[in-house]
Amino acid sequence: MTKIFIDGDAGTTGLEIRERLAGRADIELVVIPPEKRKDAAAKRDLLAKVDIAILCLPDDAAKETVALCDALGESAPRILDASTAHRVAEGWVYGFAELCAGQAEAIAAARRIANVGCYASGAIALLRPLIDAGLIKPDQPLTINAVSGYSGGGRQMIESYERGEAPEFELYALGLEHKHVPEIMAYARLDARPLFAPSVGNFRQGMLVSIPLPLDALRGGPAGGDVEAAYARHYADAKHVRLAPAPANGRLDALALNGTDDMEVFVFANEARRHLLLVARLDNLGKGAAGAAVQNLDLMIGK
Ligand SMILES: NC(=O)C1=CN([C@@H]2O[C@H](COP(=O)(O)OP(=O)(O)OC[C@H]3O[C@@H](n4cnc5c(N)ncnc54)[C@H](OP(=O)(O)O)[C@@H]3O)[C@@H](O)[C@H]2O)C=CC1
Ligand SMILES: CC(=O)N[C@@H](CCC(=O)OP(=O)(O)O)C(=O)O
Repeated sequence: MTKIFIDGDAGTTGLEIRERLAGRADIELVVIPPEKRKDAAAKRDLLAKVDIAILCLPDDAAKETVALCDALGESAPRILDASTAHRVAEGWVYGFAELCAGQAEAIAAARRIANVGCYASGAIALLRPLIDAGLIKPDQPLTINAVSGYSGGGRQMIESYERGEAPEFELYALGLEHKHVPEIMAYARLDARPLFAPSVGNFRQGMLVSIPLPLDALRGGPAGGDVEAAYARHYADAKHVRLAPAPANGRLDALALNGTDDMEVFVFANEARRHLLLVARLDNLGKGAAGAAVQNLDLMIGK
């Protein structure tokens, strides 16, 4: 039986992971008394007793828990970090199993895994297959538009929406320095920094990440079908990411995958205009967080 400690299990992502693991006979969830959940000494004792620690914490707190593990040496648990703290850090494996051939095996063997980010998983899922297929040049100027449900902002944002104090819809991070860009660049393999424009709406969960592109900006001036073929190849064996047919009504509901751990990739092409729109749809708390974490955990324990 694998012993697991979820550090931050009272938070949005932690709770979602806890719910997914409840009732699993192969896992023993080790819990810290609520009044000690921020007590470093209590945490260190517990970390020494578990096989895997899943961190569902703000970045600074995640770094503190990793430092506690570092101090434990040989008795340190393996770590799956859901925060943004180690996504591009040396010595960490990126927890997006569908990234490329061999990634699932790398996750299975790693001691330290940085779980994907919600926006980043959508953007990387759209870009990496086209970069690998040679259709997008690494220095292609790109814009990534995205909308998230308010649970993406964690407890404080959830409370402000649920008290009715937040706007129905807003653009944010308009300083254009969003924390998700480094991991998108690193794992999509971009040389040019993409312009990332996130937004949040008055719905709890659900996410669309979209990338508009002139077809003629792609290498070889392909047709929409060539782009679809690249995704079909890349995701042929993926359990949780699939190429989905473009809906006939030309609309996409951001909430349609809520409650699932899946992601859908769509290609909308207007050949006459030579315009292309790539869209990823996911539940930010599912494939964007807790679903991906459980997928990574299962790889780690060989399930
Ligand atoms: N929400 C989402 O869609 C996604 C979130 N993530 C990442 O997951 C991480 C957690 O986010 P999220 O669940 O949304 O955030 P929440 O704010 O909902 O939860 C964070 C939890 O951590 C607790 N906490 C803070 N400091 C400590 C500490 N030192 N020791 C123990 N617990 C502590 C908080 O308690 P308190 O509130 O009392 O301070 C809270 O319960 C973040 O790094 C985020 O980037 C990743 C993917 C998607
Ligand atoms: C709506 C909203 O505020 N979203 C958060 C997502 C943060 C997050 O949890 O990011 P990861 O999924 O990469 O960990 C933000 O943009 O900062």
